[in-house]
Amino acid sequence: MKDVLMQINEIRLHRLRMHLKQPFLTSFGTISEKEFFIIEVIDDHGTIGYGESVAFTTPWYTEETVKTVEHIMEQFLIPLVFQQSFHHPMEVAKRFHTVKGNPMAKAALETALWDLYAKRTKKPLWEMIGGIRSEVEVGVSIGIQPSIKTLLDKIDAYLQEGYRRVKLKVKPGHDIDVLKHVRQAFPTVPLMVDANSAYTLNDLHHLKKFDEFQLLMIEQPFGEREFLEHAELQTVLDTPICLDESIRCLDDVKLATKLGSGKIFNVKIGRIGGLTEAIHIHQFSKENNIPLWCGGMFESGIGRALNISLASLEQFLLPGDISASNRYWDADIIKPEITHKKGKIAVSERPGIGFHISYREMERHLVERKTFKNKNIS
Ligand SMILES: O=C(O)CCC(=O)C1=CC=C[C@@H](O)[C@@H]1C(=O)O
Ligand SMILES: [Mg+2]
Repeated sequence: MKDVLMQINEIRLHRLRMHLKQPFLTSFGTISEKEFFIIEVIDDHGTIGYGESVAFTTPWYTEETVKTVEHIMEQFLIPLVFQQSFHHPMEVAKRFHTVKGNPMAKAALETALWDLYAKRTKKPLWEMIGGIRSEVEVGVSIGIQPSIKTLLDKIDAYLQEGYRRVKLKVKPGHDIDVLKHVRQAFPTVPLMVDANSAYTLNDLHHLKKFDEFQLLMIEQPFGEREFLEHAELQTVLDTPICLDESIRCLDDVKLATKLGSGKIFNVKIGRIGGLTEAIHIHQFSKENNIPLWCGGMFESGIGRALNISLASLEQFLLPGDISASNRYWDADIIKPEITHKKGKIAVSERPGIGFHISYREMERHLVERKTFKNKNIS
C-alpha cells in the first residue's frame, strides 16, 4: 500500500442539536433530541475526515456527556493529534492511551482520522478496516410505547418496511405481558429485548420466564460492572445474554467470555473508544466464534456511515441497530441519505465513509462551532 503521511492542520468541532421525529422512551427516560459533535479533521493536503461523537447530554447510558467529550477533546486529545504527523490512525489511537477512559471523546476524533486515512488512500473505509460484506443487515430498536396497540402497529409498520429484527425495550413491570402480546401477533419474527441494566440478580426467576419467547438475546439485563451476576444468570437462562454497556474494550470481552457473562456482544464504536479497538474486538471474536452486532446511538448520517463500515466485518453476524436516516430524522446531514432495501443497507464504494456532508443541513442544527489550528506548524 502506498505510504501516506498525514499532518493535521486544523480541527473543527460543530456542536449540533437535532430533534428526533418521535421521542424514544427507555427504562431511564425519554430522548427527544440529540446533541452531538460533528468533527472535521483537515490535513496538509486539504483532505477532510469526518467523525461524530455519540455521548448524550446526561450520563444515563455511560458516564460521558456532550460537555465531558468537548472538554477532553479540547484539552487533551486535539493537542495529541496535533503533536506530530502520522502514517496510520492506529498510531494516534495509541497516543490517546495516555488519557484514561473517555472512549466516546477518543472515538469521535479517531473515526475522523480513519475517514481521512481512507480518503487519502482512496479506499472505502469498510474495505480499509477489512470488511467483507457489500451490504449489511439491519434491525430496528423500538422504545417503550404508550400502549400495546401502538407497539404492535409500530412493529407491523417496521416489518412491512423490511427491517430484519425487532428490539424492544423492557423494564420491570413492562416485560412479560408485552412479550406475550408481541409473540402472539408475530410468532416467528426475530425478536430481542434490551433492559439497559433495569434488573438485578433478585429478578433471576422472573428473567427465566423470558425463555418462553424464543428471543435472539436479552441485552444488558444487569449493571455494567456486574460480570459475575450476568454469568450467574446465564447459567439458568437458555436465552443468550448480550452485553452492551459492560463492554468498553477488548479486555471486557475477554473477561465476559471467560466468566460466561454473555454469549453475544453489541459493539458501539463510541463506547469502546474507536475503530482501532473495534478491530481488536473483532479479531478476538472471530478467533473464538463469538457473534457480534453493531449497536446504534441515534447517530446522524456520519455516525451511521461509520456503523455501516463496521458491520461489514465478518463476525458481525446479526442485524445491527443501523436504521435508515428517515427512522429518526426529517432530513439527515449527509447526502445521499441512508436507505435500506428489505432490511439491507449497501456499503458505499466511494472513498472514506462514502457520503457527502450537507453543510446547509448542518447549519440548520448548529449550536456552536469551534476551530482549532495546529500551532506546531511553522
Ligand atoms: O440508534 C438506534 O437506532 C438504537 C438506539 C438504541 O436502542 C439505544 C441507544 C442508546 C441507548 C439505548 O437507549 C439503546 C441501547 O442501549 O442500545
Ligand atoms: Mg443496549
